[in-house]
Amino acid sequence: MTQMIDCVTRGAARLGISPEVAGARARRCQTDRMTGIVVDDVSRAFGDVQAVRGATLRAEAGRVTGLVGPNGAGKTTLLLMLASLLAPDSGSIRIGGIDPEADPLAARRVLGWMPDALGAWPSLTARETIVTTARLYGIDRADAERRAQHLLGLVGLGELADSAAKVLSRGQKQKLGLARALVHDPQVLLLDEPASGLDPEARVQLRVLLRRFAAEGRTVLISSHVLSELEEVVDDAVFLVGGAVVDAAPAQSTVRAWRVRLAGATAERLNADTWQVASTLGLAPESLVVDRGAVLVGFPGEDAAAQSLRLLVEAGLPVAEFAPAQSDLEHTFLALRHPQPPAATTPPPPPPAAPHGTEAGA
Ligand SMILES: Nc1ncnc2c1ncn2[C@@H]1O[C@H](COP(=O)(O)OP(=O)(O)OP(=O)(O)O)[C@@H](O)[C@H]1O
Repeated sequence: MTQMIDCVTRGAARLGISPEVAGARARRCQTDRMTGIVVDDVSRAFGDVQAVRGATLRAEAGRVTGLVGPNGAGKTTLLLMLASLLAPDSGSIRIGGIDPEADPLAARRVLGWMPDALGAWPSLTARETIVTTARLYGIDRADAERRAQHLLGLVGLGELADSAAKVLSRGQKQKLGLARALVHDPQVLLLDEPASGLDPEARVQLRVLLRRFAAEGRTVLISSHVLSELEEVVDDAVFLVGGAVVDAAPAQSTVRAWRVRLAGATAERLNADTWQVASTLGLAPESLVVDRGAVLVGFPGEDAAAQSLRLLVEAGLPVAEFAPAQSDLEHTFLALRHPQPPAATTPPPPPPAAPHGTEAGA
């Protein structure tokens, strides 16, 4: 109850939110504390390096939450603390209501941990790895063997069940790491870069698996650098920069780059295309960037982009591609790292009448 009041006090009462909303939020906080992941003001340093600083976040049951941040942002350090493998210097963590520092054994019963590299028992086979892990969780041998058979099939390692872990490829080791994390049917899954090393088919299978876990009411927290893929699986994202959780809302409202490609674009024609796009939109050609056959133009929002598309089409330009240059997560991530917009942002004036191709020699 004290925790619940704390949660509301910080999030709602302090902001003067109505009692009904505060009550609903309190119930959600309470549910999170019992089933999800709750991190409050957690810090951890290694000597002079402050790896995580005052991180506060929630990962709700029934949802997949992405942990996004550049190299060295503190993602692994945070995940290690959640997994009960590293003690925080300060702050509080609850995994399904359990404090992993105070009661690591209870926490490990509810959480499954998949590190970014499988680090155990190279001479055991994939099957022996899972059976041994299951036995360590107190599962009897018959169940452990059934579980190994099921999980190795689930992650696509059925045919390699009797191969030694050391001969597995990086992607196959990732799959074994996932099977190992699932061995005790955990309610909370912590995955550190699970998609690295996986081929496209395995990545799709991983996505399907994670969505299924969330649909079953489990909590999934996943860190990844493959932002476009993360985007397809996560419900929520937490951005970590320099060890601190940052609010992505301001970044989301900044200018975003869009790809504009005219039909039949070639390397030789790109200068002319850039000139036409720029002059139609009233922008300086040198303010635009060329990327893989397309011109990148910065727009402050979808409305401005839609208006510009209309101007380009009305000017007779054969627009073959017009789309955001990055996924939402990539855009937010890049904006957080590089707060300045990458391209022009001026609202477009009325277009000059410039049919496509007439400026090719200009
Ligand atoms: N055991 C350690 N001893 C000293 N410094 C460490 C240790 N572990 C991590 N660090 C430092 O803490 C910071 C955060 O590292 P961490 O591995 O948590 O980042 P990350 O976001 O997971 O990075 P990446 O995406 O590259 O895996 C880095 O500056 C790193 O050098």
